[in-house]
Amino acid sequence: MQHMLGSEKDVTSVIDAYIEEEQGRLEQLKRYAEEYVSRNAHADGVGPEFVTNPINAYLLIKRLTSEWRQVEAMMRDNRAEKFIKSITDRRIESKVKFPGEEDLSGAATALLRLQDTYKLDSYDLSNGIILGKKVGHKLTAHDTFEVGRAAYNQKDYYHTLTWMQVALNKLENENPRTIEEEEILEYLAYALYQQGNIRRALAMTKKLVKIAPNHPRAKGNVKWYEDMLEGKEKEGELPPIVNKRIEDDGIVERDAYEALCRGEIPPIDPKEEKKLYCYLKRDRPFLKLAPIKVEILRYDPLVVLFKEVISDYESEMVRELAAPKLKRATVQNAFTGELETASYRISKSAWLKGAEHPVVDRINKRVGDMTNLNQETSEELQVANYGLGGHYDPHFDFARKEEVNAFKKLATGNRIATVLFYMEVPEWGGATVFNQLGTAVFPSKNDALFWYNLYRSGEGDLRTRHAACPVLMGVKWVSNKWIHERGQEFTRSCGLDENMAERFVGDLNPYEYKN
Ligand SMILES: O=C(O)CCC(=O)C(=O)O
Ligand SMILES: [Fe+2]
Repeated sequence: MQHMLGSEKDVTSVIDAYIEEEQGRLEQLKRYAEEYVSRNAHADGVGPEFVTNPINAYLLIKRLTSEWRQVEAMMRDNRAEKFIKSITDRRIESKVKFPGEEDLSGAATALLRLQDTYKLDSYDLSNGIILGKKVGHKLTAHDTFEVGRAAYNQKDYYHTLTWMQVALNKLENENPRTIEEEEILEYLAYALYQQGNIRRALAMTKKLVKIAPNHPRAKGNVKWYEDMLEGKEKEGELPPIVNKRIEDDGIVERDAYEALCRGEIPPIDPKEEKKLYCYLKRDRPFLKLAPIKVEILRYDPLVVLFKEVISDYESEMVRELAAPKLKRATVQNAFTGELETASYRISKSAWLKGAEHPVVDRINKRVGDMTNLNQETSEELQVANYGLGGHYDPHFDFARKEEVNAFKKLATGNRIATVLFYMEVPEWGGATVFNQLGTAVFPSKNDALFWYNLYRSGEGDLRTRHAACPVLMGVKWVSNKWIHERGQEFTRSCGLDENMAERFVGDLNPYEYKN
């Protein structure tokens, strides 16, 4: 987005240069016109005899032939192509990809996701207001309409209806208008129909016919809605608009997830709360000099926050190293093992090897000191960047039994634990939430979250299902370190019971170690 901002400045300067050049051309044309006028005035004064003089006759003919050709050429000499080409060339040169239709609808979808998650009011949003603060520009009726259209294209009629209503409302006070009312009405009618309000859909379409009698579909639509109402109540007051959100998006815990994202955290069981404490971890030689601050957020399953474990310099370096490599994040298809993009994970990510830079190597080693887990089988550092509406819907980090192909190539077993570094924190949103635990961790810069994904038995712990909430404002950078089972036989030995829920918090607890 920041690159794009630069491109927009380029565009502005090219438009300015174009206008300046065009103005010069038009000035010249104006001078020609004035000359014509003054000569004509003179001719008018003289009368028809004006051309009985051979010089005047010659000049008149010349003006209407060769001079006119010049004027004609000048009128045609519009430099638009030259300037457009210069923008295109600059884009190619700077390698900044210009957004396309897909990006536009993606950005609109992001707005809708944020609206749902953070319960943002459409009118506020369209006026540039987020959580009561004016943060952006007002949208025009056309801007608003485009958000509704993006919803429509995804068959999301709840948001289509909401945003088309806002668009219509905006249009009322707009002068000059940025869109025709008839365009909005057709979408509005269809969304009403989809939300079960055929009578209002019909009324809206009739209004459309009145405004635009030649609309290519309106009359047909009236008949279509009328046919549907055949034998049904048609008279009396129109039924109220009931605009319900369709929850069927494959995320069962949607409501609980979104509540956690907003920071609505259910109270914690006092018995559990007693087990939560902070301590200084000094159980390794190096840590005696530089202990790590540990905060136990959940005891069972264990979720821990390591405070201030990286420096500003380190996180900046990691971001710098990752930035040129960032690619749209993928997810692993559970059955084929193939990597693919999906709307439930919107971020950019890159992998960094320890050998790439001493900072990466240092962080990798520190993960060992933090967790006391063997790092030989850990995955490389995965750096992720979340922008506008960036998020990762509820998921498990470990591979489930049915995911036969996951991590097979690595031959290091499953992801036993996750370390998640917060390298840049958003202004609002972007919490890491554990739906089943009712835990929401709002990113704090340079801290790292840790949790075990597996029971001691090696069985995946379903309670670790977690998500990255959409970023509402600002940018979020994290780095993941996924630690694998292989190599942990001596540090975190297996449990005897396959279904054993017990955990060995002592892995991280200094009191369990004889220093
Ligand atoms: O960014 C976050 O808060 C969580 C990221 C995550 O769960 C993942 O990348 O697997
Ligand atoms: Fe995750």
